[in-house]
Amino acid sequence: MASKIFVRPISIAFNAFRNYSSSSKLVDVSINDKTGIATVTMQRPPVNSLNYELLIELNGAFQDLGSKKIKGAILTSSLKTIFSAGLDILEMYKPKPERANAFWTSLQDTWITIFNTPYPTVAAINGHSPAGGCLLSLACEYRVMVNNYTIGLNETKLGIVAPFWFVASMKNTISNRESELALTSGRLYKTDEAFKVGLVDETAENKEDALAKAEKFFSRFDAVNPIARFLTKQELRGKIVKVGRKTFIYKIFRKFQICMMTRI
Ligand SMILES: CCCCC/C=C/C(=O)SCCNC(=O)CCNC(=O)[C@H](O)C(C)(C)COP(=O)(O)OP(=O)(O)OC[C@H]1O[C@@H](n2cnc3c(N)ncnc32)[C@H](O)[C@@H]1OP(=O)(O)O
Repeated sequence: MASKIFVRPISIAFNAFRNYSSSSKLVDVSINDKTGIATVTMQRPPVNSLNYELLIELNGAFQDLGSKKIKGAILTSSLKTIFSAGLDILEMYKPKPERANAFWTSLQDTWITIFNTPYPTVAAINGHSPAGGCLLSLACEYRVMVNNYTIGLNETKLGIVAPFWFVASMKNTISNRESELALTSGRLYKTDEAFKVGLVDETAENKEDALAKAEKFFSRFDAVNPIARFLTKQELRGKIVKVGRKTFIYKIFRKFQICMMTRI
């Protein structure tokens, strides 16, 4: 069991993970001292919608874990039926330019951090996971999803065009053909449907089952050199990150706003 201290420690230079736990308002991080597995839990009721503050905390949590010798990290939610409802709609409604700029940058940074971690990652999807929620899970290396929820990039249904790296994350996980069908129709998959197309790797009965399956994933790397593993991950994901970095999302958001204004 991980013990809890409710202070967020600054990065620890030596590689100790023993007894590490930190909880801020929106994200809880704990590391099991026996397994070396970290669990990052989003806790922003009612739906874990991704606002600037949650994204900053998430990004910080995954970055901090890079300085510890962990076996892997699980991303999950404290909420009973929601993993994440995606981007906080309020961040998109009449935003002040500085806030909007900071918000979109934090989204892009968080995606890059999670997509590119040196350690293995699993999303234990214990509830609905539309749009930005789905993106967060796609940034992880493996997805285990509890039955009877929904997941997908439903942006087109909302009149939004999913940016390049949303699309690239999907195509990194399922086929180009399935991505095209899913994204153009804004499809939300039920858990079993998502499993059939490979959008999730395993299904689970409940959150505990999902966490247990997530933990098991990490044992695949017991006999694998971690540096070789990370360099291989970079080889596979590096190009997407490079182009993702160049696509400054705030500019796309401005285009989206102009597009919506001209339609009215
Ligand atoms: C360049 C532009 C790129 C943009 C890419 C965009 C990506 C995105 O992520 S856009 C956001 C897309 N999200 C969605 O479409 C999800 C919308 N929400 C839902 O489908 C549902 O709320 C649910 C399945 C997540 C949960 O359903 P349920 O348990 O029935 O809860 P409620 O619908 O009653 O919601 C409770 C409460 O939460 C508010 N809320 C829901 N989603 C969001 C959100 N994304 N942002 C902010 N607030 C959200 C909802 O309005 C309710 O509020 P109250 O009425 O005040 O209780």
